[in-house]
Amino acid sequence: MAAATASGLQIARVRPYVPSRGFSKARAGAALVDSKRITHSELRSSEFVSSVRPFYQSIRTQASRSVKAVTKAMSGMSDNGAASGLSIDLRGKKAFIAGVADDNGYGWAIAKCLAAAGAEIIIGTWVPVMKIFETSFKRGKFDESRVLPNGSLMEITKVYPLDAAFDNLEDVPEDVKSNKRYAGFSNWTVQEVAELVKQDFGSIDILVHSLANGPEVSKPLLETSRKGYLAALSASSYSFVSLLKYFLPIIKPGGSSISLTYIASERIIPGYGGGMSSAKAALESDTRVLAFEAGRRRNIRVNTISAGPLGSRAAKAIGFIDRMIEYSAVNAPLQKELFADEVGNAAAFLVSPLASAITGTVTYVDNGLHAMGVGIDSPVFAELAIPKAETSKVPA
Ligand SMILES: NC(=O)c1ccc[n+]([C@@H]2O[C@H](COP(=O)([O-])OP(=O)(O)OC[C@H]3O[C@@H](n4cnc5c(N)ncnc54)[C@H](O)[C@@H]3O)[C@@H](O)[C@H]2O)c1
Repeated sequence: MAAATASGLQIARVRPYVPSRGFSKARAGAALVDSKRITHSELRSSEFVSSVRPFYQSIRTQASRSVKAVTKAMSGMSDNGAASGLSIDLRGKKAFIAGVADDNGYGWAIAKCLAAAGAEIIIGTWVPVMKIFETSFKRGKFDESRVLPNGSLMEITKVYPLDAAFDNLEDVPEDVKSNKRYAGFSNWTVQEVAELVKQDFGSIDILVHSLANGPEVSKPLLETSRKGYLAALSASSYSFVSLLKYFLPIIKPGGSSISLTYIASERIIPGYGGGMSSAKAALESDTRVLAFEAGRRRNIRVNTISAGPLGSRAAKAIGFIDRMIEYSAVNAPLQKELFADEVGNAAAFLVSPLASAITGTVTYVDNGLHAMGVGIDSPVFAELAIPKAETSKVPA
């Protein structure tokens, strides 16, 4: 795969840096719903879309500037290019990131931010989507979103096929072994991938778990089957335990791991079903226990990021992600789009030596939505003077 992923890697095209997600009109409109008391069907009308365009353009420009400022700060460069301040330095470190299959999700954004900080990127991609990821990569489909703040393209040293729901070959049932989407791939269970990474790289410094799967996610918990619930736990929570277990011997002492969780673990989010809320609760609890065990055994840190809603491929499969993004835009303390890069930057900090005393934590990167006790778009608050977004205050 080194050869396959190398396609386009050497292209020295310098393109302007683009944040990992664009700002959608619907989301810009959503930010106005509260202030103008507009219904969601009006929100989708073309007149409304044209009326919010200037607001949309201004918030997009400012949010994009803000992300550039954060990324620039991360790379330790001031506007005039001089080295300045405290920077995240991951040069010489190797990161294995499990759960990247396109350029839309958090895994990709984390890979980019770690690469921007100087880390070498190694990826684990779910077997059924490995071919499409390889082909898209080779055809340059991701080239634009591979551009790093310094203008170079993110390089991926190697991509391994991985199914984190299986520890070793004995675990794999016949129907998966004979599934045509797995044909042509081998050594993709967690233990086998860890062994291959050891053979190829000797050791790593950073382990990222950015994957989840719940086959019955669209079902309420009361309608979820035992099989569906356990599948969600297996793919979304135990997969992290397993990855850490098999990679632990090759993570250098002082290294770090990170996973992605969601607020549905601790608050009710109707629609995030099929046992996925339970899976995220398990992941957060395991973060604490594993922080103790991995810390004592090998001085490895374990943290998780509770990320706000993002329109990734996995989230779109759940079906209500646009509504969650709108809800966040209207109700979060920070009325701006959440960029995947902001989660990537937080991940880069948490796995860096700057966070050397941070372990066992859940870090919220969600524009502050987790801190709200009520949804301020409720009619109950119609008469209250709630401060509206002042986009001019977004730092330039
Ligand atoms: N998108 C959101 O709104 C949101 C919010 C909070 C947390 N998260 C979490 O972020 C993480 C990344 O998800 P995302 O939303 O960026 O979507 P994504 O689609 O980019 O990532 C999910 C990845 O998991 C992979 N995957 C699924 N089953 C797998 C398996 N058995 N083995 C290996 N890989 C497997 C998929 O191929 C995909 O690449 C997940 O843990 C998700 O729960 C997402």
